[in-house]
Amino acid sequence: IEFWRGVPMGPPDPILGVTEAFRRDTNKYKINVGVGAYRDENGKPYVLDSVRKAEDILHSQRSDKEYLPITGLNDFLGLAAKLAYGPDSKPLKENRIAVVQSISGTGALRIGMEFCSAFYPGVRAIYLPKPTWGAHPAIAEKAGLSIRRYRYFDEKTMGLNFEGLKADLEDAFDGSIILLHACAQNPTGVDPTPEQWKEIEEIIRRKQHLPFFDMAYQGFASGDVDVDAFALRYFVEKGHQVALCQSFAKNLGLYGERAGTFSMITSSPEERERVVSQLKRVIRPLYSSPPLHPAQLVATILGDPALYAQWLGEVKKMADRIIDMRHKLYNRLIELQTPGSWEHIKSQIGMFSFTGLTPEQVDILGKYASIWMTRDGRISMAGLNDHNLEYFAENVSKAIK
Ligand SMILES: Cc1[nH+]cc(COP(=O)(O)O)c(/C=N/[C@@H](CC(=O)O)C(=O)O)c1O
Repeated sequence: IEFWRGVPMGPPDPILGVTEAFRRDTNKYKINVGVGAYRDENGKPYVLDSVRKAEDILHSQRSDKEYLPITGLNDFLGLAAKLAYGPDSKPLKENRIAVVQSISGTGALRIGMEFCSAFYPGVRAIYLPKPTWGAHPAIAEKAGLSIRRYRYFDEKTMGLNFEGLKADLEDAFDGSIILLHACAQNPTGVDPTPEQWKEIEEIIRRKQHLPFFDMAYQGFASGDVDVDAFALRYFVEKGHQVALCQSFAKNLGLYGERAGTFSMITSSPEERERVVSQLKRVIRPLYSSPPLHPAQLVATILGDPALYAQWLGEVKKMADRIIDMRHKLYNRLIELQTPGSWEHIKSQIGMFSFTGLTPEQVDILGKYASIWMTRDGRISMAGLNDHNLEYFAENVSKAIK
């Protein structure tokens, strides 16, 4: 019997498939601005010194390889929550935040959405911004939540469609789950200003929506971990029982280590216990318990004042290099008299820039210039450097003319 004769070939992942195309490309000028992974000024993956030092410390400790609890490594959970919510967080001090270790940000999203699918008292739908990170819809569906969208990006201004966003949050059922990118919105690179966040918070409070934060770039957007956590902490201060998906893939460069947390603010330590007990029942049948090494790595860095300070410097260096590339790319495109206004390359923030290139232009750049990006015209700014910027700008300019 041929069991799998009926299995069709699945399409390549819209984001990770770009890297596969890049790898197959033999052109020596090829450029990968697809996947959101930091590259240094020589286009190489960057392992932070603070991570290397933590590796050495862990190696010297020769710790055992026992199972972690379903919820993960306790030290890691406390330190990660403190980084996200801030050392002075009231609910943290009152022991009201349920925190579990996750398989990076993706795992946190899955755990959180499965929990909501099982226990959310309101409509079991999640509102995702339009556009949003490519994997959000599939994770929500697998977790059992139906999907609704809210307007987010304005193609005309290449900025925030603030009026549309507010209208959609107003029109949503009271008590809907609203997914919010805490900073460095993916794929647009457009974030609400602090004032706009305050207006968004007022609507979400009045409508009693659940703010479901995805924070995959804390520190990586502005270079400052507290600045990037502004929206999250503002909602918490205003009394929202937020849900938070935290990833250390980008800001600690731990892409393949899969370090992250899922957390929820509850109303009491007793309720926290009940919520944790049910989060464990989501995790156990999924992967039973999380990996030891990434949690020990992050805990070593966040728990050691010298390593923590060194890390803050390194995450700022990564953010600064990206901001530098934004300005250089903008200047070059203008010098090349590239049609259109390119302010958005500078005003957008974080890993990505939403260029406005059409899918056809993206295909041409891949095919004829070996420049690889996702078809929505998003570019991962870290893929650019002083060696390939000229080639990139020239070809983008040509593709548009
Ligand atoms: C907003 C957002 N949330 C979660 C994740 C998941 O990251 P994790 O590695 O599970 O911690 C990513 C990854 N984004 C980049 C990589 C990818 O697509 O997997 C990207 O957009 O290129 C996000 O951009």
